[in-house]
Amino acid sequence: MAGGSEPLHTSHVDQPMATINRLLILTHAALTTAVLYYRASGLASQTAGWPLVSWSLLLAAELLLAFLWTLRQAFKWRPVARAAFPERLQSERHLPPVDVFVCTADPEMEPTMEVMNTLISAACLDYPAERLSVYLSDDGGSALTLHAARKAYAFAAPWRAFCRRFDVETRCPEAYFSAVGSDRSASADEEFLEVQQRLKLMYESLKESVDNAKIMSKTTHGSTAKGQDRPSHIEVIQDAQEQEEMPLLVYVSREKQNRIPHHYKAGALNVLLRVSSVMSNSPYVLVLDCDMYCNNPTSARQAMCFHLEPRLAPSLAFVQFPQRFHNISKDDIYCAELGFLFKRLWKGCDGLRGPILSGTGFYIKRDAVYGAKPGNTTIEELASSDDISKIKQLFGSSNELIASLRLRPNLRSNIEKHTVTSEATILASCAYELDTQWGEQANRILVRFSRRRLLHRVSPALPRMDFGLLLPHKACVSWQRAG
Ligand SMILES: O=c1ccn([C@@H]2O[C@H](COP(=O)(O)OP(=O)(O)O[C@H]3O[C@H](CO)[C@@H](O)[C@H](O)[C@H]3O)[C@@H](O)[C@H]2O)c(=O)[nH]1
Ligand SMILES: [Mn+2]
Repeated sequence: MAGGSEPLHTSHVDQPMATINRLLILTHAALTTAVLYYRASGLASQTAGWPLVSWSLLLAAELLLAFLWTLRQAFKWRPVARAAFPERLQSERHLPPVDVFVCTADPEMEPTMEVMNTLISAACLDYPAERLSVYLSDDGGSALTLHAARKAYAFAAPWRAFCRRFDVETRCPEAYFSAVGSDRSASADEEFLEVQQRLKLMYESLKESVDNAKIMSKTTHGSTAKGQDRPSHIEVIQDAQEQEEMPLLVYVSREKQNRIPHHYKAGALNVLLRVSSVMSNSPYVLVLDCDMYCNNPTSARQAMCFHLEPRLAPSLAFVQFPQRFHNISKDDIYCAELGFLFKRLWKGCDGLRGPILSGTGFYIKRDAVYGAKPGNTTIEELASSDDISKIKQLFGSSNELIASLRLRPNLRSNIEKHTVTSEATILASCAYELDTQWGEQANRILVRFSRRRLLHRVSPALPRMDFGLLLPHKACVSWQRAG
């Protein structure tokens, strides 16, 4: 897949950080040993009574703390730094399709315009429109969210064209038109300024229309109110004039029945996996929380620099990008920026078997979630096995979903919008998973969208391999963080 002989990515041990970490570890280990030695010799000099008990308890506590500290040091020993070179990827025709999953749950807690900014920034990723599909899961089943998604899609078309034409890096309109965006006055070109002004007005009117709709939005689809049972609703959002230059946008509100557990975000992701399998069926999936916009438009291409690297690809499940947060207090005394995780711990994990999945901002291989084993049994092999009852046990009864395991991804122009939505509606029903292992069985590779919550597992039985990796670029930015 490399355009020439140059590598698509590089990685090396972050030597300055490794040296500092190792010095700290050695110093800490020496001091801990001295404390333990002092405690052990103090204990030996006690004969009986309370002093003996208290010295013993202190020694036990310090041994426990020392043991817990030791367990964490492996993460600091070998921090790895990586770089990707998306400009070395071959032509656009060779890029694999990508599905973006955005989850939202409640239009009151999660401001609709924020969700729309996430959608727009995903639809405007620097990736061929035909190979990009965005799915919005709305667990609130909100008429407002659906209305806003339609409006946002209409705005996203000229916005995407503007960003691509003038090389605008900040693809999230709210960030661009506010102080957050850095490339606002990237050009003083008259035409640029004129288009920018026009888009600004369009964006203002989008916000206004969403605000107006909010007033009348207290009902959900049909006549059901919040918290009541409702059927699934799937809609391929399209503009009056069919936009070939726009990615596919699909609104998914899964079925809810109060007596059947819906498993929160993990349940939503499971539904999106199934729904997208009968639509775009892309081999790679980007997962985003609703308040997290794509900060770096090249993130998909960067992820492909790893996923398409022949030596790495068979054992690679996901590429994790670090998160960054807005609206955090300047002093950040509670470490809400999670700098320790993304700048240090994850880098160290990358030097072992890969970082831990952060729940958002990662490009994961669809087969990895389905349960393919690294390097050998592919999902197609599993799907073509004769044991149909085993396949149905894993994937449920939908023949279309099972067929999708063997099919190639569907490019946007090939998707039969009206026919696929009826099957997708069944796949979004809350009883679909019942009596199957879907979402229940721990994945042999590393990830499961567990029925209860999003869990991340590394199977200890597997040989050492690069499961996932961390990129340094801040590909996603979150507007806010609760708490
Ligand atoms: O029933 C639900 C509940 C939540 N969500 C969505 O899940 C995402 C994360 O939920 P949130 O309540 O915002 O959790 P946070 O603690 O902010 O999220 C962190 O922690 C979660 C796991 O606990 C991870 O899944 C997230 O990626 C990670 O950012 C949001 O987009 C929600 O809209 C749903 O789609 N359905
Ligand atoms: Mn959140």
